[in-house]
Amino acid sequence: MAGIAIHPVITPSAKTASPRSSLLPPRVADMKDLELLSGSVEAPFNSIRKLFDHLRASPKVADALNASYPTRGVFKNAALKNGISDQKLTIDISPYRLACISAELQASLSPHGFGDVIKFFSELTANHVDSMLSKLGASVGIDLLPLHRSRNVNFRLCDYTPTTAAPGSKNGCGAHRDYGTFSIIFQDGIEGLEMEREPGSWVPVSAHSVVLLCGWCAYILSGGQLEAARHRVRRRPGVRRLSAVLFVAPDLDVVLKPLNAQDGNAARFSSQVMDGNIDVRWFKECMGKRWRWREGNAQLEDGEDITQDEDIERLILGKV
Ligand SMILES: O=C(O)CCC(=O)C(=O)O
Ligand SMILES: [Fe+2]
Repeated sequence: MAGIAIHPVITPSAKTASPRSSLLPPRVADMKDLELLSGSVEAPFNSIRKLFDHLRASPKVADALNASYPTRGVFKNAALKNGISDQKLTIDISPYRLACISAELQASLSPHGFGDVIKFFSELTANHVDSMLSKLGASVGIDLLPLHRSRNVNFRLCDYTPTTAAPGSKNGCGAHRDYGTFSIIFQDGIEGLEMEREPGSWVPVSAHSVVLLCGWCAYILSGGQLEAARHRVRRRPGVRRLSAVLFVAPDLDVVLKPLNAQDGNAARFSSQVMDGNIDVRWFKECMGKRWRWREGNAQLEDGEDITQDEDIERLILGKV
């Protein structure tokens, strides 16, 4: 593995941060000194490719897998029919979802890559999450560990296969910020991941790096010191790209409020946040609706409205 790119996680100083009119300060400093993973962690991309190929070739198995977790499904392939949504397939697993999949189905999937995938994410979670949380927290003077006791993690595999409903589309994954504390993105060496350095300016990320980026929960808990990085994935027609992402979020009952409210950084947040009205459970649900819509995995119900990026910013930051 070629090294870990720690992508914009820290604002230089919350006091020099720009005012609310531009959501996040454009200047960021990479945390080069933060050793988060040993160089030996590699995602099992051969197994990941095998698993996607197996599920596409065996619709009955894919149906059985999705029936294990009917609320949202596990293997999401809306992009095979929907050319407007993100043009990718995903497999979304969490410890809870895994427990819903019968031992029999797990055993039958195991030789098709599933076994290696679960081993990889389980070991990554068990061996690295706590130390990353403690280093990330220490870098901005907060203790994140007590807020992450229940292992609210998700494992996601992405297949940016060229054979979707819109093979020429460059939209692999639309611009977004992750909702949780941090995400670690493993890539298979094919480029496509981009970070927004300042509004509208996208910078490609090295295809050989493992990327750590923070999400909204880290932004709020750190009083704005840990930046929620906006990112997206662009496709190259005809080129397949695979990625594996571990999402780490606080426990569902954690109230999303700056941990060090007295240091003045809190001034940028809305009264909703400062009054303690937003917890992780609610925020995850609210963000989840938007992803499923972008990813083509959910239709809107009558009268339902999808909150835009700006609305999330307003909710967290107050009036813009
Ligand atoms: O595939 C990638 O490199 C990133 C995917 C991503 O950002 C996500 O699923 O939230
Ligand atoms: Fe993301």
